[in-house]
Amino acid sequence: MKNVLTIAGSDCSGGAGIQADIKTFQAHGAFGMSVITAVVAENTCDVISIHDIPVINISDQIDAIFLDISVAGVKVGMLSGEEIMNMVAQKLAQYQPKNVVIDPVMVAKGGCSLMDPAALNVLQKKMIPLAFCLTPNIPEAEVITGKKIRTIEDMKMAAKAIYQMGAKNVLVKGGHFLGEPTDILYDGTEFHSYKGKRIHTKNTHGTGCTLSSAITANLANGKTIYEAVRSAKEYVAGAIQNALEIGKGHGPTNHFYKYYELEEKYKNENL
Ligand SMILES: Nc1ncnc2c1ncn2[C@@H]1O[C@H](COP(=O)(O)OP(=O)(O)O)[C@@H](O)[C@H]1O
Ligand SMILES: Cc1ncc(COP(=O)(O)OP(=O)(O)O)c(N)n1
Repeated sequence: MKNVLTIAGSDCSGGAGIQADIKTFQAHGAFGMSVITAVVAENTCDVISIHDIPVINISDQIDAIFLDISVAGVKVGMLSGEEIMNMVAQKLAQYQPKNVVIDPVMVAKGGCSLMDPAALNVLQKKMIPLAFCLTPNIPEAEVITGKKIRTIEDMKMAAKAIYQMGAKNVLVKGGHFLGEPTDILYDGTEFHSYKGKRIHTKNTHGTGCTLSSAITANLANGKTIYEAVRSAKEYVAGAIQNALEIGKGHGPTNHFYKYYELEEKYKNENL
């Protein structure tokens, strides 16, 4: 079993953030570990408040993991400001883990900002070059590139521009477009398009966190980036299809359907 780490914020309502990441790791047969960067009081409707964890403690959490345990993949989610981002970049450069997947989380579904806009420069200059895979949604790709995205061609141009900032692979997610959600991967040579069928539901809280964690676990489990993204997209579709009617707003993605499959697999393989 591979050990996989998430460095991200806590969503007390369990749909996004650390909680979605750990559920996703577990459903992929990986051992999940977490470094918590912020405690977000949020639910399916709204973000009420954000408490950043002191930088020294985040740094200690990262050391605690890397000084003791081998790490096969790291997913990075919410980093709310410059100081935290600088320190996380410095620690990743120090420990050089493989399979770093960065979800440049900026805004929660209800519209609340989860990243200080002043941190954009650090994201572009220090975090993006550390990413084996960067997974912006369309609004995030627009902020990073400073260009509007209206078409698949625009998504490709954005992926290429972000690749040039230093990420090894860039996946621009198409969930925010109307119509079928197509995600575009650029690997520095070719574009790969991942088409999906739109599932008509309001219960999509945590889709981005789930996708980036599934890609991380898949890479840690030895899949190529192309196979990791293809399988993660299928996983998210299943998690949306089985989404839970919890809360009054955007209900969370559901990971249980995969646990049952995993249980069967382990039983059949006598693990
Ligand atoms: N309604 C939907 N039906 C099927 N797939 C979706 C739907 N909404 C989003 N996705 C997929 O979920 C993943 C996350 O997408 P997106 O919503 O763009 O990111 P974020 O959650 O970061 O805003 C992508 O693979 C996207 O294609
Ligand atoms: C603590 C925390 N981290 C990230 C997010 C955003 O997650 P995402 O998967 O993009 O889901 P939505 O918020 O868009 O539903 C979050 N809300 N909280």
